[in-house]
Amino acid sequence: MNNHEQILKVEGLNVYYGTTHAVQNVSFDVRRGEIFGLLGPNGAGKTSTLSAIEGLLNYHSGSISVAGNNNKEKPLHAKAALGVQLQSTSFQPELTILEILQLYAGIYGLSLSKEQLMNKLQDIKLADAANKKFGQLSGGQQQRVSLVIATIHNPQLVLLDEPTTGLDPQSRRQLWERIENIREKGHGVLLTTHSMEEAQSVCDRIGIIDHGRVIEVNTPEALIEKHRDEPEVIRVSRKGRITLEDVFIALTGTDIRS
Ligand SMILES: Nc1ncnc2c1ncn2[C@@H]1O[C@H](COP(=O)(O)OP(=O)(O)OP(=O)(O)O)[C@@H](O)[C@H]1O
Repeated sequence: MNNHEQILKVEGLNVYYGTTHAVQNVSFDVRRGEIFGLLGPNGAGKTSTLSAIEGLLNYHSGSISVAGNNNKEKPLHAKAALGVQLQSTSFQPELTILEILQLYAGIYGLSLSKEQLMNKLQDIKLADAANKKFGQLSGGQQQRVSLVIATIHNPQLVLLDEPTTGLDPQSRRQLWERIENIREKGHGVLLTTHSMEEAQSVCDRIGIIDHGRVIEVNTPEALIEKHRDEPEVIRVSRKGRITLEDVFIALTGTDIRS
């Protein structure tokens, strides 16, 4: 397998909402077998970028290709290669988790037997809860179900928008392992997060986006190494230790975004 094969290529992407230029000439790629983190303050343009990749948003210019399929020219091929982790609120709380899995398997045109679906629930340690209603699950359990659904059709690229927000440390670690398992299978993962700890722990490369523009793309280690001696990084650092968060704050500023 060629590890540098691009599973996602975003080139010169521009998104406008009326006169707001939300995504400005954004370019980056995600490679097979890689977890790529898109980091940025509130309003930086992360969700808009993800929506454009998903084909939910009609971008103004630029190009996006998923597994070699331009998502405007071959939208169905691009979508088939893509798995998206939906927010828990997207699921019917009255359906059992087995019913939800059956529903999504059907939507993707997969003929999975009940036994195969139960195996998937077994993988996320929820086989015993197969007949529980989705709305009765804890936040961490719901996140696990939505991750299984995002990968049920074996997509080449998985998009995760803030996958671990609100989870306790145990659930977060478990989810990190599941995300790493997706990478080990040779898929690409694009995630957004506000947790620098998460970016540093699970992402192979990260892209920092601010005011709609990508300002740096690199490995977390290389970003820290590159900026660690800069006065602003040292100024914002705490307890004499330089972290990815210090570099992020120094690059994107200390102002709170509206
Ligand atoms: N539907 C919309 N209509 C108008 N403006 C929008 C819309 N969606 C986003 N924006 C604006 O586009 C910019 C980028 O927003 P976006 O949601 O992509 O940022 P984000 O990086 O995902 O932020 P957050 O971390 O807060 O989720 C912001 O200025 C936002 O106010």
